[in-house]
Amino acid sequence: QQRLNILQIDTYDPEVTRDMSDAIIGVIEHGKQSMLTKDFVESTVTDLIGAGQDTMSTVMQWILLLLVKYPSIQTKLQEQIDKVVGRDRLPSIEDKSNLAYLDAFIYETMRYTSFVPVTIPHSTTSDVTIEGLHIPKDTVVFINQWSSVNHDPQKWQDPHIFNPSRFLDETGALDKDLTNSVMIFSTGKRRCIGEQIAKVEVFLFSAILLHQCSFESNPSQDLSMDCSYGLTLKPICCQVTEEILQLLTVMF
Ligand code: HEM
Repeated sequence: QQRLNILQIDTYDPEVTRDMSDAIIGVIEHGKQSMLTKDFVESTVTDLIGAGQDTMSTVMQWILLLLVKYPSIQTKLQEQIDKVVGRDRLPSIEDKSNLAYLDAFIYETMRYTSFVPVTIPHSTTSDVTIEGLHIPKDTVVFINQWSSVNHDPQKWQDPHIFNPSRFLDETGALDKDLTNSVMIFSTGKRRCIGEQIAKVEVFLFSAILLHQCSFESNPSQDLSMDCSYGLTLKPICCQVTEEILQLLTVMF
């Protein structure tokens, strides 16, 4: 359901991967110092798209499902976006600092769904002791982000309840200590290198979708939170309409 059609739907640009490659080659040729050589440009672009596409589309699927499941949260988000942004322009990244509830909603979506439940396995290269726990060399280690971090009852009050307001303090500002406690991009040396860009994308996609559209469920469709299991957890209940699919295709 469209609210106001500011968004222009342009055609998808198949040149995007070539633009990325050209930008990286430009840095190799003209940048000050680069460890990267031209032989690795293609695989680097493939890595970035491979790692960034499925994760981003999955988080957006959960966001749409949760907006539909909690219509009062959707209305509150739209009211705040309308107040901060107005109806004469689209939301931009400069609005982020004034849209704490939207950020809280995004962090709660990441915590509650923990859609990358365990991180990519890595192996220790030497014996290591962490907080008294000895891990021998050549042990495969991965983090259970879902249960050891994001649903740990010692860390979160009622972790099984979806409640974006848990990230806001009494003045309505974002509690940075708490948002830093959400783990979805892993941790350590091999944590996600796309974290910052992913957070900007999720914010902008969500703000623009909420500014432009209202989302409701088909009453005959069950809104369960069941998901399919893989590297990412994906909701299985939702059939997205042709219009939304077109919108998401353009955005990604
Ligand atoms: C919400 C979206 C995203 C989530 C939840 C996410 C999560 C993750 C996780 C859990 C890892 C594994 C870290 C590990 O090995 O321990 C990872 C790795 C990686 N991510 Fe993301 N990611 C997201 C978006 C992106 C985007 C948009 C990009 C690129 C623009 C990206 C690029 C990468 C790359 C290149 C790696 C491999 C890093 C390495 O092996 O050193 N990710 N991501």
